Amino acid sequence: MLLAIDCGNTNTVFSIWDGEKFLCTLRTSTHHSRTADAYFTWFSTLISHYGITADITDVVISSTVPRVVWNLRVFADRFFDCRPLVVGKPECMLPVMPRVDEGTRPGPDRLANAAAAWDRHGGNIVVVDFGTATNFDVVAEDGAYVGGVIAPGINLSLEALHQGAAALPHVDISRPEKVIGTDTVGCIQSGVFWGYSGLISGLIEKIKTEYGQPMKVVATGGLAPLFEQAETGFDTIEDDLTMHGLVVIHKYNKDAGTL
Ligand SMILES: Nc1ncnc2c1ncn2[C@@H]1O[C@H](COP(=O)(O)OP(=O)(O)OP(=O)(O)O)[C@@H](O)[C@H]1O
Ligand SMILES: CC(C)(CO)[C@@H](O)C(=O)NCCC(=O)O
Ligand SMILES: [K+]
Repeated sequence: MLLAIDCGNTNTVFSIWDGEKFLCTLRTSTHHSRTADAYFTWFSTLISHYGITADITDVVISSTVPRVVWNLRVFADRFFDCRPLVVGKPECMLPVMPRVDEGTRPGPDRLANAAAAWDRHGGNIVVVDFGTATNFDVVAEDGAYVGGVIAPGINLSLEALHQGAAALPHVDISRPEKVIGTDTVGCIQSGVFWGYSGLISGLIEKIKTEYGQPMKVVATGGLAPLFEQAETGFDTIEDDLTMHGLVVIHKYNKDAGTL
């Protein structure tokens, strides 16, 4: 079985792929100092809680935080006796090579999103991924990742407002009915929710115009469902997109015989 690990700047997600479906999805916060033993204690406790018996033979990792990879490698080696495939490393092949400026290293989560979007929908796609950053990943007709947009994430924006302005409290994201807030919390919620709603639909429209061909829009990430599809222009919301991309990339390398 394959263990897919998607390590973001805020959270790290583990999913077990049995060849047909994900058996479980486990989430922890990202810390580069977490040891291989700590990962295993957490992982084995949770899978036994869910009654899963998983014979892990392969591990694939996407990490937007380079420092965590070392402990995850030790984790894979020590407990599953395997060398993980790390997306973005030269030895990890991609179904289609990205086309970006020389020297650019696209985030591995964006490469996974592109591989997943191409596998599920073919090319001419924009992925909107709501994580620490809100990123837009453009996938060309042939499946190549060709760039996109990186905007500050929603929770990051809320936190920055609270950190930077003495009178502004920490507020959780929610969808206010009205745009004109009548208390401080309502004003902040409106700024972030309706501000993002405009940012998303505006950027999708601009990307489509610049791209010049019809495109499908796939949204992913924890906060995607907060936005009405009609308001933003999402065609679908797929919460397992990045994980699916990791499975696709792993299969591609396995089939090529390099693993
Ligand atoms: N209504 C909500 N309000 C606040 N947070 C939410 C809400 N719904 C989901 N979340 C949070 O969204 C997060 C899931 O988002 P996702 O995994 O896509 O990105 P992330 O973990 O925040 O970022 P990254 O992948 O960059 O580490 C979870 O931490 C979850 O608690
Ligand atoms: C944009 C983030 C932070 C989103 O997780 C990640 O994909 C990343 O660190 N990217 C590197 C730069 C780039 O993608 O061009
Ligand atoms: K993510």
